Parts: sequence; structure tokens; C-alpha cells
Amino acid sequence: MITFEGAAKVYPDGTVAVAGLDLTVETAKTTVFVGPSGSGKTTSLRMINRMVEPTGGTVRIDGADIREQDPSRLRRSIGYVIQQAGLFPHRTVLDNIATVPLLLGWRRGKARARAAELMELVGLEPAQAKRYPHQLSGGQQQRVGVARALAADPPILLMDEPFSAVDPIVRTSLQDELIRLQRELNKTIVFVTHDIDEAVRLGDRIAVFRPGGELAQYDTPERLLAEPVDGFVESFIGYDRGVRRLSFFPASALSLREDVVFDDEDRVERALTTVGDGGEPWALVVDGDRLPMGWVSAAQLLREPTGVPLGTLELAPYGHTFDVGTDSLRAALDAAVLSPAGRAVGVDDEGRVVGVVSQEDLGAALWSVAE
Ligand SMILES: Nc1ncnc2c1ncn2[C@@H]1O[C@H](COP(=O)(O)OP(=O)(O)OP(=O)(O)O)[C@@H](O)[C@H]1O
Repeated sequence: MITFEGAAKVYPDGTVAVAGLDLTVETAKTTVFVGPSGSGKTTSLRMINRMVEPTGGTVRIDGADIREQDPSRLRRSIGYVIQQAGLFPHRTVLDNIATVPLLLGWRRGKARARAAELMELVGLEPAQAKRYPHQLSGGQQQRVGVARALAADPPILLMDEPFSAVDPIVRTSLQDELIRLQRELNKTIVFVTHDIDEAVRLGDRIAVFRPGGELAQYDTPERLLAEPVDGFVESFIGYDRGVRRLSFFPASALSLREDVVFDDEDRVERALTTVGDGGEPWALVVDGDRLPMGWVSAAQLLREPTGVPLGTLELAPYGHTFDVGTDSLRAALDAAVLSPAGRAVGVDDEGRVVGVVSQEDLGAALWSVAE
């Protein structure tokens, strides 16, 4: 547990970077500091490893005042990852990762073996061990940065905008990796970002900072999105917070329809029992393995001669699907919005169609969330 007790930082030029922070970071959880530029996130983070000394208040780790600990020893017991990874350019990937164990006096062989183990943990190929940082992509460099920070197995990991310099696709995969790693390692992670979406994805708790180095709100992502404390937090989160909140509700609560799903060998007249004449506007066609093939509209079915197998018709693309076991209401809504039929296709973990969610069913689920 890391506790900030009235921790403040005023620079000699009078800039108030952090104006008396009271906050407890829970052990083995991910806490995200988010806020606009200059709101004191990095300064607060760096107080934890004494890269910044507070001008007021106290920071404790598991109850002990960090001022009473030797700064370089403290730093070796806390992993630190920064934007652009901050790797040593003239050291190989393996030696970069082995830095802290070597500083701690490990034998070279043991430090390198540990570094190789960490490369695998963060998803780097063994062949990259002998490369230099400039021979890696930005995303790979960040992975090396994370491996280096974890090398001595520190209980605390500080991450200062570690993924902000990579493109959005790499960024999402690094976030996924961090979520997976954290499930395995249970570190106390403090993560700084500007990006509220990143904060909501990664954080067990989120601290929103406002200009002037003040804490505006400290809450779980669910509560932050549901109940921002004031106009500043609300506008910082953005006006689509209602839709974002849907990520916290499982899609498994939706009722799925199977009576509008037909086999590719079924004939047009079979589909017309529920779609078209049967009142429904769209049918979903699946193949013999129940993998989705596409949509056919009621209007088209009524034009086609009977006896034609549905799989031979020109089908509208089914768009993207949602996983009924693991996805959220947000994913289901997204799938419905992007579908030409305005309906979302729910699949199991092997991509086989379980059923379809109509707009009415989605609407009912959204109402229950709003209550
Ligand atoms: N060495 C320094 N001397 C004077 N002012 C400083 C110093 N370092 C930081 N500041 C100021 O302290 C304030 C907080 O900076 P900090 O880096 O903590 O903000 P931040 O929220 O992390 O911002 P960003 O997201 O842009 O990194 C800013 O106004 C910054 O200009």
C-alpha cells in the first residue's frame, strides 16, 4: 500500500505541481493517474521512488516513510517504465533487461537467464535478445522497458505514459499484455496517462487530477463514469461516458434470438416462416459449422423464388460479432450499430453463432443499465 498524506510539491519558481495529495494506492491493484497536461500526475508518481522530493506532507510504502529509506535502494525495489522506454542504446536487449539484477549483484549468468525468462513473459522473441534498441519497433522497445522494470521482481511498478508514443493498434495490444501480466503477477501498479480510455481499461482505481495539482476524484472506473463529481471531471471523461459505461455490463445478460438464424442449406420458404411473412426484417445465414455467413433481408426473401438454398443468395456482410461469454454490452451495441441489419450477432468462443440480438432486446438491456 502506498499512501500520500498531504504530499505537496512547490517548485522554487513558485509553480504548484502538486497541492497536498491525500490518496491510498492499494497493493496488487492497478491505480491510474489521469488528467490534463501539467496537472501533477508525473510529479506525484515520481514522489513514490523519490525522484521528486515532496516540499510538504509524507509518502509511505506499507506504513514506512520513504524519506527514511536510501533513495537508490528504494529505486531498485520499484520498477519504473517511461515513455519511449528509456533504454540504454549501447546495450543489447538482454543486457538492458538484466540491468537491475546486475546492479543488485546477481551473477551475470543468473541475470541473463532471468532476462531471457522475462523476454518470453512480455512476448519478445528469443532472437531479439542480441539486438540493440534502435533495431526494434516502438512497441517492442516498450516491451523491453516493461521486462527491464520487472527484472528484479519488484512489488511496485511505476509506469509513466509508457504506451503513448506507439500507434493505436500497438497500444491496444500492449494494454492487453499488461492486463494479462497483471493477472499473473499482481503487482502494485501506478500508471500515468492523459487518456481516459486507457485509464478505464487498465485501472482498478482511477485518480483524476485537475490543473493546479489537485485530486478531483478517486474512484473505480465504473463509479467515475456513472457519477463524475463535478463539471471538470465530466468534461474530462467526455460526453460519451454513458456508452463507455456499458463496458462494465456483460453481454451475457442479453436474450438472444435463434429463430432468425438459418442454415445455408435451408430454403427461402423456411426463412419466410419467421422473416418477411413472419414479421421479422432480417435473417442470419450460417454455414454447417454455424459460422456466420451474412444477412438476408425480408424484402429480398420475398423477391426470391422458393426452393432456393439461402447459402446461394447474395448476403449482406454480417459485420463484426460479439462473444456472448466474455464481451460487454458495449461490444454488443457496437456490433449492432455497425451491422447492416442493425442487429448484433452473438458467438461462442469458437466463433459459432449462438443467436442474434434485436434492437428491442438491446434497448431493454440499456434501460435496465440506466435504472
Ligand atoms: N523542475 C520543475 N520546475 C518548475 N516547474 C516544474 C518542474 N517540473 C514540473 N514542473 C511543473 O509542475 C507542473 C506539474 O507537472 P507534471 O509533469 O507533474 O504534470 P503532468 O500532469 O504529469 O503533465 P504531463 O501530462 O504534461 O506530463 C507543471 O506545471 C510543470 O510545468
